[in-house]
Amino acid sequence: MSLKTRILGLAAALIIVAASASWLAYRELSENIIERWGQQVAEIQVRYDSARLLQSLEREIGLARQMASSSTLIQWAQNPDDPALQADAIRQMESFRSNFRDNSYFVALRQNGHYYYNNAANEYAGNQYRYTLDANKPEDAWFFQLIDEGRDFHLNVNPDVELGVTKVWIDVLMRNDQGEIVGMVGTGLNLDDFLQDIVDIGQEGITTLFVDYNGAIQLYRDRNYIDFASIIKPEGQKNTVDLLFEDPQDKQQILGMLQMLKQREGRVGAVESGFVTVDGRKHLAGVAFLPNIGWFEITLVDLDTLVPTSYLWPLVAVFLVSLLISLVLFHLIIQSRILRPVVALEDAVKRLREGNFNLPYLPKPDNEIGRLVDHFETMANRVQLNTRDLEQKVAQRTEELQRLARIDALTGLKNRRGLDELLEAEIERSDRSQQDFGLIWLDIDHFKAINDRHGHQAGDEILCRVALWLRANVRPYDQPGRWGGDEFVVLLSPCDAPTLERIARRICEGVEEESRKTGLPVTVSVGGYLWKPGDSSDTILREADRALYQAKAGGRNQVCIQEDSSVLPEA
Ligand SMILES: Nc1nc2c(ncn2[C@@H]2O[C@H](COP(=O)(O)OP(=O)(O)OP(=O)(O)O)[C@@H](O)[C@H]2O)c(=O)[nH]1
Repeated sequence: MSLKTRILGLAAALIIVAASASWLAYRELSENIIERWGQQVAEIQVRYDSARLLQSLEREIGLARQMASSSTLIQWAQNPDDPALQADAIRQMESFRSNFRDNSYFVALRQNGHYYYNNAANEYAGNQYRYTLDANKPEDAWFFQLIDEGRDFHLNVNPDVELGVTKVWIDVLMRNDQGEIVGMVGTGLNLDDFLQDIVDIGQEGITTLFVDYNGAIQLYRDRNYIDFASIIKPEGQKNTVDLLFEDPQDKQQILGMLQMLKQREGRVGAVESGFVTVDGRKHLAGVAFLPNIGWFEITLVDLDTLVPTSYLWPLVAVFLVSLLISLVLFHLIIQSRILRPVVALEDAVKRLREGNFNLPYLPKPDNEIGRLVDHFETMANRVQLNTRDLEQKVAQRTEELQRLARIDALTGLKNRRGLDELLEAEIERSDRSQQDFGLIWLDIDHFKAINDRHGHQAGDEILCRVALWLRANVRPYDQPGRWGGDEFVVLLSPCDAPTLERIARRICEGVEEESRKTGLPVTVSVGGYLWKPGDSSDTILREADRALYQAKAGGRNQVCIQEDSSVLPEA
């Protein structure tokens, strides 16, 4: 896997890990904030809803209490058959009717069970007595139940079958001076209006409901859940608030909150809150106890409606776009600051390793890699210079060695190898130009005897002198060389037969003449041959050697020119 893939993979993995951690932290934080905020909202909402309910009820309750404490009514309740008292009482009741918001009232007398009622339309004027309550009738049980319980005040949501109305009834016990219950008075508020004003107020995401002291639902937007006339229902048959929740834990929690608030009944404004699930959606439930009416107010706040998760989408989008931009930027920075220079450097190192000093352009970022590239270029230049220097020296040495390999160390003339190469080149050139050349082969006479007599050193000196004389007696462009031992060869180019003979003789005579001056006279025998088209180097050398043999055989110190290769017999 390439470095680029690894770095990008690692970066992506790190960014994803960091992003996931941030996302989780963000979610945790935002959920905490929303929960805390929701809790506050729920508590404020509970107080607000409670205040609204109490505001609309308190006046009615006050009036009902006032009515219950009316001495006229109490007196009449104790003497229900007294027509004068009844007339006063009816007048009194009617005056209260005009004050109640619903413009209705009821009065029920304990002694005879008579139930009096009149409504806003004054429908029962002069006929306020409606019916007699019967302890055996289930629909009248509320009255007897309340008297049995002896609670001075009670709110009751109940359909009155006889009157054909469903109301939120405010029931207040009437007591005489001895504290005995003599009857019950109150008024009713139209349930539909009440629900519309107090419960179903159209606040999106907020559900308000009221439950009684036992948790039975009293006011709720869905009438099917309302526990009508719950006072007369035995425990277990009531529509209690836990019906709204599916999760047993939620049921427990709500009932627990009611219990908690009951225990803290004295504390005004106490609110309990917690999370519950309603219709599959998470809600925050706020619960408050309303001591004035003995009910609980429950507010359910749907957090998803108040703070929809769609609010978070722009944030998620920003987050994802930032993530993408970060990755692209990271990639570009790593690419330009590290990867591209490293890849170029690797390519340059490869070229250098292969001996190619033609380096590509190397980007140099302003960092460690840039400095590394700089050092590399300096090193590459140095290596290039050193290599060139070395190559130059090697070339020079090689040339020198090649030259030396073709030079005879003793005489400084071309050696046999040099002569061979010259001869081959000359044959080629002559073949092209058809210009003749000649070859002279000479050998010092009785050289062995000289060596033997004067020593090898003296022999060497003679060899050197012969070489000098040879050089002196040929033309500047002729090529003399030492074939080996005491034998020398001279290549004469261009040449013709007379020139060949003339120079051969000049050499022969020159050596004799010059050597005589040294006090150690030597002579040479000389053979010559003029090249003819088609002759190979072997032919030329053989013919010249034959001529030399002839010269030796002829008595030495003489010149013999081989005219025709085919004429002379083999030596
Ligand atoms: N001093 C010296 N002697 C050499 C060198 N190379 C060969 N010789 C000697 O040269 C002699 C050559 O002898 P030959 O050419 O065989 O015979 P020669 O005595 O010259 O007699 P001819 O050629 O028949 O006249 C030998 O004794 C070699 O040892 C050298 O480099 N230095």
